[in-house]
Amino acid sequence: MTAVAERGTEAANSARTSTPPAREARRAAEALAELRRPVSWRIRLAMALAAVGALAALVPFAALAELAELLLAPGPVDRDAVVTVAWFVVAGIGIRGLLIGLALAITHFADVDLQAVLRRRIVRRLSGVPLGWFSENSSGAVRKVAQNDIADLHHLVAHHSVDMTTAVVLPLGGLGYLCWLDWRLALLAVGTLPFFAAAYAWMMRGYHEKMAEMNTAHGRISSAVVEFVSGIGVVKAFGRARRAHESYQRAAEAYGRFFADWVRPMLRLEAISSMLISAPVVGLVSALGVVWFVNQGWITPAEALAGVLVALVIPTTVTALSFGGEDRRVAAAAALRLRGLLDTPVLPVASPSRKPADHRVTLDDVRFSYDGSTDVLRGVSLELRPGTVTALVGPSGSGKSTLATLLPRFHDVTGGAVRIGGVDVRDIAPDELYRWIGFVLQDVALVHGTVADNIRLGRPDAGHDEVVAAATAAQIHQRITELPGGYDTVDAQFSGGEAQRIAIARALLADTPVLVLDEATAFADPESEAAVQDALSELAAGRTLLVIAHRLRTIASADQIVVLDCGVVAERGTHTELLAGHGRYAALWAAQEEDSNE
Ligand SMILES: Nc1ncnc2c1ncn2[C@@H]1O[C@H](COP(=O)(O)OP(=O)(O)OP(=O)(O)O)[C@@H](O)[C@H]1O
Repeated sequence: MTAVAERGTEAANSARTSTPPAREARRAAEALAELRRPVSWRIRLAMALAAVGALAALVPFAALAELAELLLAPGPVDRDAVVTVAWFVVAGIGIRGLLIGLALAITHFADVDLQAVLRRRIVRRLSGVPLGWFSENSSGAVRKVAQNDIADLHHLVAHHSVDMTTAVVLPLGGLGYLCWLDWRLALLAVGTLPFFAAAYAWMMRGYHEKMAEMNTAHGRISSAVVEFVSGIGVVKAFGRARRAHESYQRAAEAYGRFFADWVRPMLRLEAISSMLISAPVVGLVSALGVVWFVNQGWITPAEALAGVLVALVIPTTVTALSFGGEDRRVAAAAALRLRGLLDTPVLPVASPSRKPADHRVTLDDVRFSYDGSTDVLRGVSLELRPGTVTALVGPSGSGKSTLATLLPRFHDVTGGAVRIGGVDVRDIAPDELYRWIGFVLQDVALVHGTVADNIRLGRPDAGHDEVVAAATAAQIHQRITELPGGYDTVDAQFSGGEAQRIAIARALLADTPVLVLDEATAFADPESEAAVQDALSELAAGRTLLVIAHRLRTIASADQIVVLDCGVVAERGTHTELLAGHGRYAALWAAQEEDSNE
């Protein structure tokens, strides 16, 4: 594979998820500069040291030329001078090693500090974003930014500046030295570069268009793989595995053909261009040139040696410079994503925070839209009295979950207000708000740790007896005692219904006066549904409870049942009142009863 295409493949690999389009390149570079700012002075210091180190690396070349001068001089060899020159060689190598090592140590420490700063900034930012943001952004995507993208910056901060400084200063210093000896030597050292540059430019013709094609082809392969893997169960069950595999094969073959068509004509050119800056060719051209220069009487043989030695440095720096550009692009793309994460809008925090008078919840003409144009809730007004259970029912997509998440401020209303004890939830600081309101949502998240740790999330200072009492009330104690390590079992595997009872135990321990339960029985089998129901009745005592349930039987005894339809309250009342009304609730009830009798 040619170096250009290989770099292209690397770029394409990152491009599928990361490389910004050309118009975003400037924004990416700005993001990179901004993120690096906390350590920029240290990077500059390291670059200065690397520059001096690169110049020190030239001392041995000059010293070797001097040595040749001494050895080729007629008459006896001046031993003292030879020893002095040898010391210069050693000193040059030593100082270079020391300074470059020091520069790299500075950039590595800077990188460690920068990573810590960025991770702290991410944590600080994410702790202020609305909880709803986490439902819309997968933890995998956040982890990718927090880990991979910060790691992508590592190479740039820890290596790139030092490597690039050396790659620029070393040849420039060398050429300056050659100019000082004889300008023709400097010209000779870069003699093959114009041919290399021309061949490279020829190879790069249409590079961006080809890269776009390559990204598309990569994208096709990726979606064929994702399609195949994510739907493997269905695909196999319906005997379509061969067909699904064929679509991957077609995408892979098309990519292979495109790549071969692009790369094949470049291979010869690539071979020639890399030969032009390879050490043997550069050395040979320089050697032939300097012999001619010596014969012309323009330079001495010792100067000829210096010319060849410096010319040999050029190829390594050209390669380093061209790969350095790609490193910078990858880091800039990572910086752009990090910038995006750090710019995530945070929830406005009330200052000073107000305290609710009691745990009565009122929704006053609440409107909400996710996208700013379509209203999911269109003027919902409700009152949830302390010590009562309000059940929210309605067809799928009617806005039940959305409404429930407005109480704990997963999102802020776009119109109207949600109040607890007469205070708008937006006027209550998050810490205070979560002392008043708890929630058990559809997807119960269990964190890495013991069962007790998971329950204790509700109140970290709770004693073991309190954890057991909460688990018992949540109807999950028995199941926990059956685990090999009981409450100390790490990463226990629970069914959906069991996990919900763990979450209920957590909510019981947190002991918040207002509780929101979304689909609390969604995963439950009939047996665990009954257990979850018992746990719920435990929760209801003295609290303001808002429950969303699909199975109407589980909420038939609620104090108030609210039927939501297309974001508005269609009906409200007790089970008996609503049945008597023969409206939507009565129809839903009849349908569910019919289903359960079948
Ligand atoms: N994060 C989101 N971003 C954009 N739209 C959303 C989001 N979550 C829900 N919606 C949309 O809002 C509307 C109401 O959804 P919601 O989940 O609140 O309904 P639901 O009554 O709880 O439905 P279900 O009973 O199926 O859970 C739907 O049209 C849904 O597509």
